[in-house]
Amino acid sequence: MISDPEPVSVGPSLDLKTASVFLDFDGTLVDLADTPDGVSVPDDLPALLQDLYNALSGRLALVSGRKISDLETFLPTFPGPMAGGHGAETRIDGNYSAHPFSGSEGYDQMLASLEQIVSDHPGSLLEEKPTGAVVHYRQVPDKRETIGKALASIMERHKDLELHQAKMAFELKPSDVDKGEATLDLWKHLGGNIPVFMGDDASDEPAMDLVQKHGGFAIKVGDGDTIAHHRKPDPASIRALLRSWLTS
Ligand SMILES: O=P(O)(O)OC[C@H]1O[C@H](O[C@H]2O[C@H](CO)[C@@H](O)[C@H](O)[C@H]2O)[C@H](O)[C@@H](O)[C@@H]1O
Repeated sequence: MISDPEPVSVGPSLDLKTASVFLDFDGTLVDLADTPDGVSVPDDLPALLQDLYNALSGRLALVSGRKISDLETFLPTFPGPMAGGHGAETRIDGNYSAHPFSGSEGYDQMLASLEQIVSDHPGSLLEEKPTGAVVHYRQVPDKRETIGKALASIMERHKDLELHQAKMAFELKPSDVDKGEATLDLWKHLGGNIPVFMGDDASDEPAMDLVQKHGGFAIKVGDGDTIAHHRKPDPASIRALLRSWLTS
């Protein structure tokens, strides 16, 4: 892991003829908000993504922790493929797939466990996804420790799941999915010689590792340790970088 690489003021540059671009959503394309539903999509983002998709001949994908239906709500016109739930869900060429954990007995048990934990910690928020769930504590940061302990104690009963520390939240997802695998699968589908990934969270690191090992590059958004060789301070600077690629 590399800590705090030098900030990138301009670039890196991109060859639109050969690159494939994979974008995280929260904290990368849009600013974080107090609640998952509170995210605000900049007016010009849909057109920017459409233009980039066209310029890349379609080699543009979203790779998010969000459920696909959320991504489609926030970006209804996004034309490219999507991986949601950190890769547990996909939308490729209009076809949808979900990890077998979705709709399983284990899923119902997980949800029941989490509903109890959230009810025991007023102010916390449960975000349900088809393939997992998130317990948010952004409104009650002082409850992080007790919520974390309660979640750790139920993980014995949920052996197929992984507990992940997200931003002001704990996330449960199937342990056999991650954004590295999700990005690899989408890359095989899209083609292109130079894979590029941008993300802001620890869950983005496997995808950053993947693209850097395959001749591409990764950009970390915001603070924090990262394996990425490049860094941008915020989603606004990421959107500016995407715009600059279209005009260079
Ligand atoms: O992979 P991403 O697209 O970055 O999604 C990661 C998680 O993002 C969302 O949670 C985060 O953003 C919320 C809205 O800004 C914020 O309130 C929360 O504190 C953050 O953790 C989303 O709700 C999760 O489902 C995603 O996994």
